[in-house]
Amino acid sequence: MTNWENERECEQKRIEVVIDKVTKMEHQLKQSAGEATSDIVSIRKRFWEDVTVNVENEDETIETVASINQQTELLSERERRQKHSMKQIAVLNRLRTSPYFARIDFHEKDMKESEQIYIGIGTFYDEEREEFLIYDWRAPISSVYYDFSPGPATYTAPSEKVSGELLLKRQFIIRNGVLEGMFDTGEAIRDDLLQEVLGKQANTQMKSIVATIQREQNIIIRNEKSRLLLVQGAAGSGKTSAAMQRIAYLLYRYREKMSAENILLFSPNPLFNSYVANVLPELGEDNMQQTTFQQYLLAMLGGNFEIEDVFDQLEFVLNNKGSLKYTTRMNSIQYKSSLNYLQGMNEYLETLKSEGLVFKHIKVRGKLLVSAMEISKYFYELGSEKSIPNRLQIVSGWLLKKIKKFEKLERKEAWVEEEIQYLEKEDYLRSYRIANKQQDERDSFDEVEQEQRILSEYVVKKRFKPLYRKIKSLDFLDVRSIYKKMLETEWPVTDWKEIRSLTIHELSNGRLLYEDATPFLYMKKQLEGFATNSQIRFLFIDEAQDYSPFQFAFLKNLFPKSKLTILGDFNQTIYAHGNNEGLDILTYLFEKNETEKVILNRSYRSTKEIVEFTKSLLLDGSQIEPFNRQGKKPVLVYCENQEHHTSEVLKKTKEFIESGHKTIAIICKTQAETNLAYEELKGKMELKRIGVGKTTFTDGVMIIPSYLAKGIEFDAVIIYNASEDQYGLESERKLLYTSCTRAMHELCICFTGEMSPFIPH
Ligand SMILES: Nc1ncnc2c1ncn2[C@@H]1O[C@H](COP(=O)(O)OP(=O)(O)OP(=O)(O)O)[C@@H](O)[C@H]1O
Repeated sequence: MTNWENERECEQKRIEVVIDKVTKMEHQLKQSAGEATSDIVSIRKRFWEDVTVNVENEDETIETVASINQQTELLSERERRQKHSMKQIAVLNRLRTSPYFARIDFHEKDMKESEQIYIGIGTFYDEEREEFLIYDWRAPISSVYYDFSPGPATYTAPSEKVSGELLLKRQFIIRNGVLEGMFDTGEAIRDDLLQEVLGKQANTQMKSIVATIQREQNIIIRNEKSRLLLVQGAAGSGKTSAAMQRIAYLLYRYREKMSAENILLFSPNPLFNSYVANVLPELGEDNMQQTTFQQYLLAMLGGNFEIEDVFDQLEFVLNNKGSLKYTTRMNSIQYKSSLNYLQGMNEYLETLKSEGLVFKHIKVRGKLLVSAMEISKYFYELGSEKSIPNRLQIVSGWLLKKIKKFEKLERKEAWVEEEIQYLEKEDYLRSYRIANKQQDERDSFDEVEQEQRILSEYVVKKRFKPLYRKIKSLDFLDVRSIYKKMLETEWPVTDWKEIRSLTIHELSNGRLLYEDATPFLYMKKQLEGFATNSQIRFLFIDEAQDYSPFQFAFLKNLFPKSKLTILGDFNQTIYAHGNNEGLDILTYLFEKNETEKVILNRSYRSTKEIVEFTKSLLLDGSQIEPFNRQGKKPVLVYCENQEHHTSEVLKKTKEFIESGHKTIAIICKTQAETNLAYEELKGKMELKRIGVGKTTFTDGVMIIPSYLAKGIEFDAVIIYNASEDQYGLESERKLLYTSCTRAMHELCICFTGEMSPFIPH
């Protein structure tokens, strides 16, 4: 037996020992989790039996409350323990089939012996031998595996920097307890393992990459210092992957102080939300909070406005090029996304301190209670040394008091009498009960009069209730009119008159264009006071090139205490409001010494041939470096006419299915094109159409608009009609690039007429 075979055998034996111990531990935990479950069930059942309820006097009541608290505490402690055990069981379950993926032998300086560290997705401690049989990949010492080749190495333990020598770096492929591959490596991460991982089929769910994290990705994952961590990375360079592992790392690193609720990810679309939903649970962690910017806008403004969807805005831009409307709209989008607009708004907001705020009349049943003029007068008399939000709060208090008086007077009005006649039975009964109760508390009582009084109070209160709510939420401020008024001033942008009338027209019909939604919300929050979010400690923004500078400034205001991780690729800027100048524009958000920027140039998703092709679509893609995984060259298919195009798309799809690809995407430019193409193809093959409302992926052949394929990948991609007509404008270059870079193993580009000028011949 050679030395290597010997080593391999020893490693296989160790795997078996570890698996055996893991299995035992899992068994024990399951047993105690089972006991805990029955404990919880019985505590719930007995809850009220074990509580002594007595509210006869103050002392007894205090005792009752204490006894309820004690039971609740007991129950939640058991539930916490139970949840923790279930998580541990899930991790052990995974360790049982593949306990670890790497081993490092590290000789710490001034220590007699070196240590063998086996690294897996979770920690496993052997109580008997009092040693760690598996180290979590996020443990400080595990970073040596990602950061160093054999030779001198260091890592940062919580309190100190540890140096020493890395003597061995070994990687394993273990499946179902069997050692299928083992490599000792001199390089950062040996390519064999990465080759094997990347050569696999695409999945409808993103997977974790902990076994093959690259050094530059590890910098992103373990960064703790920066307030702003900026990641500019090529398509497929692992930005989203690094973000997900970073979240898992932070949850581990700050496990005593923070949970998944303190992390928020802004993602590009709801499909993407489900695409990444498994990564953290696979690593034994809960998912972070997740939203899209659109969902956020809807939650904030959706009650009062119909907000244009960002995808509808894009559809408009892509389907109307060349028209007059298009030019106006583009100017509108670009200006309202800029920091110049933000600055202009800030200047306007400043003037509102002394005049110009618009208020609404306060009315009930068409009767004017307080006029807008009166409110305005009261507001401005409070003096400009107080901030606008503070003054609005004072006005709110003043109005509430005033309304209370009106409410009392209103009880005598005729409409109240009338409304009482139409009251529901329950309302009558309710007032009767109240009347009875009040009678007990008084000496004399005129039943009819009393009941009438209570009913009229009830009717008026009900009528006034929404008004109180509105006043408390400062709804007497007419932000819509203020925004319109602001637009009536002159702004230094081409087509301002047209932009203004378009925006005002939309606003008057209760609609907000997407480019106005953030500025509008910004104005509203500046006036009413920014309720900042302190729950979120780490904010992640993926596909950051899709956010405008204005939106970033807004988010910074919203999460002033959070650390930001912003990941993007300016070569994939597909929205008209997007950030074409790269992410550097964001550095104005924080001080220089609080910011770190990482550039990822290596692209892992696609084969070398596909990356070589896609980088040539760009004006300057020279920085992008493919990972060395060989595959077929992308294919260009010229089609004489639409009919021919359809038959080629069908033919190619069939070929892809026959070569064993599981996820195949036919990517169209727009939803409109997707719909047309779907109608053409649907009877001829099994095909799923993906649209904006869709929230999950499935295997098989999909037809999808380019912008919904963002952030996601497929085994094989067919670009639907990459003609000059479709992808001829400079702004469409990046759209084509984004679509082509979704392919992992094969790419086919069909077109009719002239081919897009961005595709090299
Ligand atoms: N270190 C790694 N080990 C294994 N696979 C990796 C690694 N880094 C990236 N990948 C794989 O490369 C593919 C692309 O990764 P990811 O989606 O994170 O890239 P991205 O930069 O967000 O891409 P895009 O901007 O194009 O959406 C995924 O399949 C991911 O699993």
